[in-house]
Amino acid sequence: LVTKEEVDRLVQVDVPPPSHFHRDFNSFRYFPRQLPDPCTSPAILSMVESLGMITKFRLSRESLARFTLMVRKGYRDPPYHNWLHAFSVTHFAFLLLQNLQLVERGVLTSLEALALIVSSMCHDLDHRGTTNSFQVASNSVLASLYSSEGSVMERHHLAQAMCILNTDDCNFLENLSREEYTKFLDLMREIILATDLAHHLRILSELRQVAEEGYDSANPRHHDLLICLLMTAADLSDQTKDWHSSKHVAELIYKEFFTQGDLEKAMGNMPLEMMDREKAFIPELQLQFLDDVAIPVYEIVAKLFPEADEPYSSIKANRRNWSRLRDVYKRRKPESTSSLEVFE
Ligand SMILES: Cc1nc2ccc(C(=O)N[C@]34C[C@H]5C[C@H](C[C@H](C5)C3)C4)cc2n2c(-c3ccccc3Cl)nnc12
Ligand SMILES: [Mg+2]
Repeated sequence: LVTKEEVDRLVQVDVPPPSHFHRDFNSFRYFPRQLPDPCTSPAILSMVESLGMITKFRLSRESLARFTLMVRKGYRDPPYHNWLHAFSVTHFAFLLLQNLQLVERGVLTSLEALALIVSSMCHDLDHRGTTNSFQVASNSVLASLYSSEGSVMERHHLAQAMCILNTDDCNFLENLSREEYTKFLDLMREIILATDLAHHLRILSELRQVAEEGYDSANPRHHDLLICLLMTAADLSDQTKDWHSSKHVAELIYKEFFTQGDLEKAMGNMPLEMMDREKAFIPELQLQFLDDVAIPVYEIVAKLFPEADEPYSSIKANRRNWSRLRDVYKRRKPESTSSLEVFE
């Protein structure tokens, strides 16, 4: 659990401004995974402070510090779905709110902004590095709990977040009114469940429609759709950074996928090609993921908010690099050793 010393260390020192951590910290170019691990918890407090949320919602710094430490301890250490992923997702959500001035312009309410930040921190809590379909195939405890509703892992992440919020001295939201707190919980549920990419694909056509007709901040459905879109944009944001950083993160993801594929084979099941280290041709799989899932996300965000053109340009540049890599490696040469050689 979290000791008193750890909390004191976090709340005693004055929280520096975000630019203290790096001069580019507030820029879409900044790669948050480069921040040393001990700085990630103070950086969370700095971002929340910088967004004016401490004052606006009269958040208790001490319980926010304890909550932050409990959340980071709530992550396991698989190659990709660990605390550093949650931190980098939270950082991108911060960039969107800060650089697009979403609350200041009345696009989102401050409560929706708070829910986006807190959900980003919690959205993959206690992830085991395996997918929803693997929970069902392996008959896991989580599948027995949630498979009838779908989004098995996401429901577990939400349950873990609720559990931490209800831990004494961790409920930093105690000064919210009853209706604000109820609305916050509804928002957190919606946002965390929206991180299931299958859900994103279900609302993609509606998202395109909003981008087409223009965002109407008086329309509650537009608010819901936008916070889901921004959460997915934050979740995939590693792919909007410089080529070497994005490629390195893709390597972590495939290490996780291939471990699952090995487990599935050991169980006598056939893994998806993208999880099978014998069959996967990563450049091709990445081009598919970028074209079908990731690039449309940043295209729609940039259409709604021209100030977000940079991540859109950057992910298109990364697509060009994957295409170059595919041509260099053409279909896996028989003599090639492993799928991961593209990362050499
Ligand atoms: C770089 C990169 N590549 C990725 C390649 C593939 C997939 C992926 O889940 N594909 C799909 C493919 C179809 C339709 C749906 C549901 C399932 C069947 C599985 C999605 C994710 C990828 N991903 C994520 C990511 C985002 C959210 C949750 C988990 C992860 Cl790993 N974050 N970054 C990346
Ligand atoms: Mg997830």
